[in-house]
Amino acid sequence: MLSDRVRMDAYYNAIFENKHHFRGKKAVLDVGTGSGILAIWSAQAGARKVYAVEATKMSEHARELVKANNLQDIVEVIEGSVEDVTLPEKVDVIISEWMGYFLLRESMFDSVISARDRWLKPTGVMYPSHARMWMAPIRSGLVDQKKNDYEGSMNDWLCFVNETKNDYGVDMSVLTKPFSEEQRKYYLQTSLWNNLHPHQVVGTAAIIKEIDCLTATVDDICEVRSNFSSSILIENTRLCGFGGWFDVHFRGRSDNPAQQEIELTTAPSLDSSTHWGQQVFLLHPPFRTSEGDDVNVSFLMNRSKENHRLMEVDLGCEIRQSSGKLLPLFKNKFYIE
Ligand SMILES: C[S@@+](CC[C@H](N)C(=O)[O-])C[C@H]1O[C@@H](n2cnc3c(N)ncnc32)[C@H](O)[C@@H]1O
Repeated sequence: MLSDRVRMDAYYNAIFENKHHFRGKKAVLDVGTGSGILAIWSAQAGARKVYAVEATKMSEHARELVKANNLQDIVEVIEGSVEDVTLPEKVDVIISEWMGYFLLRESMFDSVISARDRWLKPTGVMYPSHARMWMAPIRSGLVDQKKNDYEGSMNDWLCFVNETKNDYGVDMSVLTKPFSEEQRKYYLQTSLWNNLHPHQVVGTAAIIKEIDCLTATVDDICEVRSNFSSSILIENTRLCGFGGWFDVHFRGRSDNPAQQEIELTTAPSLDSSTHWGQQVFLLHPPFRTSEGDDVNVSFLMNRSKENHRLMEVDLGCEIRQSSGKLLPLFKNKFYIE
């Protein structure tokens, strides 16, 4: 993550181009300080005091790094979960790099909300201040690869069932259905991390969620529900699925805005890709589409009941061709693991 230049530049610029949020007598809380980099920058930007909270032993490296940069009088590294720590004062700024894949997978935003509700002054500022999730139709050779992988796995299974029957006298075929369901889930229904080329995006992108980090509650982020429409922009192409990504913004707050608004985007890009990449949901089989077709999508993402850091998605999609003809509705369940 420290070598993700897009991420690093965004936080660096957000802090140093908005020193008025840090300078003077300001206190800052860095939630999940890791190496301590955001706490160090906050101190260098002029904060009076920075509380750098880290749940893991990484705190020891952060403490060393703070000392090596001669900021130990300003940055106090505290080892512990932010939910459990007690600070001696409320803070003017909460800074955190909390974003997970597709924003919310394995994200630590719940912890940031808890810290905000306990420790941010009523006039305080969140870094970042806003987040958005995006989706767009894509084309991708992965759709063929995953189908081949699934079929290969089923062929291997059927050979195994034959051999076990002929060589060992046991009929395993009763397990074909559950095996197939498990393989379908793994190869065809699990969303994928991918670094999409911008040319793979074949239709207009839509915002499916907007989060104000100053006011969002855990309930607000538990569910992402969106019905959106996208226009296909490319003549005679395949709609192979959807790509999802996010951006965050550093805008300060309305009564204390940023002097320089900064955006960190994880959208498909030729030269500014990030370690977050994009989350890809593949359609089996893909659809033929053309410029002027409209894709209507219903998207519902919830936390998995087994593990709240993972997500489950219900995705429905229908295509209205430019001629007015409606192609059959596609519905699928996806797992973001
Ligand atoms: C994505 S890393 C960011 C590290 C650093 N802020 C940076 O930008 O390079 C998130 C860090 O938050 C820590 N963390 C996660 N949940 C936490 C919690 N509830 N309280 C404190 N730290 C937490 C993790 O151990 C990890 O080091």
